[in-house]
Amino acid sequence: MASSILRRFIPRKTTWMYGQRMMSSTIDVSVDEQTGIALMKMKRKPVNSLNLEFLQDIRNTIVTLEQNKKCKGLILTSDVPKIFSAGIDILEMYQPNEERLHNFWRALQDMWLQLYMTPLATIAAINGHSPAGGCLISISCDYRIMAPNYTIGLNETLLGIVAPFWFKDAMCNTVGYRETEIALALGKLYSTDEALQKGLVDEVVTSEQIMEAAQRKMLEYVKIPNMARAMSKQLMRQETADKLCSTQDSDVQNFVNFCLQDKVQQSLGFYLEQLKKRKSK
Ligand SMILES: CCCCCCCC/C=C\C/C=C/C(=O)SCCNC(=O)CCNC(=O)[C@H](O)C(C)(C)COP(=O)(O)OP(=O)(O)OC[C@H]1O[C@@H](n2cnc3c(N)ncnc32)[C@H](O)[C@@H]1OP(=O)(O)O
Repeated sequence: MASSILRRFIPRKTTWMYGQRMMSSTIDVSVDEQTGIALMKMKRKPVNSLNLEFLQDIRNTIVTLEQNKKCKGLILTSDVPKIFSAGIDILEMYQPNEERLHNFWRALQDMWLQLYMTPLATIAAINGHSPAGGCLISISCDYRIMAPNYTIGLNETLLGIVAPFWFKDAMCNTVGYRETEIALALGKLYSTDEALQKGLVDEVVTSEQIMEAAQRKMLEYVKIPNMARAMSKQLMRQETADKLCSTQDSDVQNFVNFCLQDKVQQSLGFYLEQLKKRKSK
């Protein structure tokens, strides 16, 4: 189902499969072949920030699961306490090597296209904070369940950067134009309750109940005839994905040019300093 464009790049082979278990240093995956449900736990300590290799691992895992005829649904969650994903690894953008910066952005695009358009049913079990790139992963799933007392949102402007158009499109498709406009301008991080109220997440349950709730909802999804469910997702999402597919190269170049600006580097350096200071308080 994912268009051939999405399969142009062969992902790195860093995920190992042992029967129904797949492992890499940053991801733990198990597949229940009875139910057809896979569980992917992100475990890149300390905060599941998305660097080049982690992005390739996530995409690689989705591709492998898509090829498993018994797998119909994927639950994404975190193995790191209190953090779903801290978003992009800021160190990929700060004082970067230019070639790696290109590859990094391409890997982010490819991971997103794979996740957003996968024919697998996807549920994000958001068991921790989920800013920026973490929010992107969440809103790219078909359904979101979040635990209380965490935050989620596209907070890029707080870092002195701007959410790419495809982050914006995915957000607009979830909460609507006006809410996205406000959220992006203010770099808004929603509390779990606000996120539920705005439709950024679909359900709130306690951390203890989140996996059970995700399994329950996933059983609803995988009961639907597979092709019909996957095609209805494609119907809703293809236009948004095509917008990036047709401009991937220029999007990489725009990102690299943007990142290399002195002003952007200063903002990122300042933000990293604040993160460290906050920790020492
Ligand atoms: C013409 C137009 C062109 C378009 C150009 C588009 C450009 C757009 C580019 C990019 C889009 C960006 C997307 C992103 O995802 S940016 C990342 C946003 N993420 C954040 O702001 C989160 C920051 N982190 C936090 O708020 C917190 O760390 C936390 C709430 C996630 C967890 O808090 P806590 O448990 O208290 O942990 P610490 O803060 O102590 O963190 C531990 C450790 O990890 C480091 N760290 C945290 N987040 C990141 C990160 N995203 N990247 C790298 N490192 C991170 C933190 O600094 C600590 O490090 P240590 O002191 O060395 O231990």
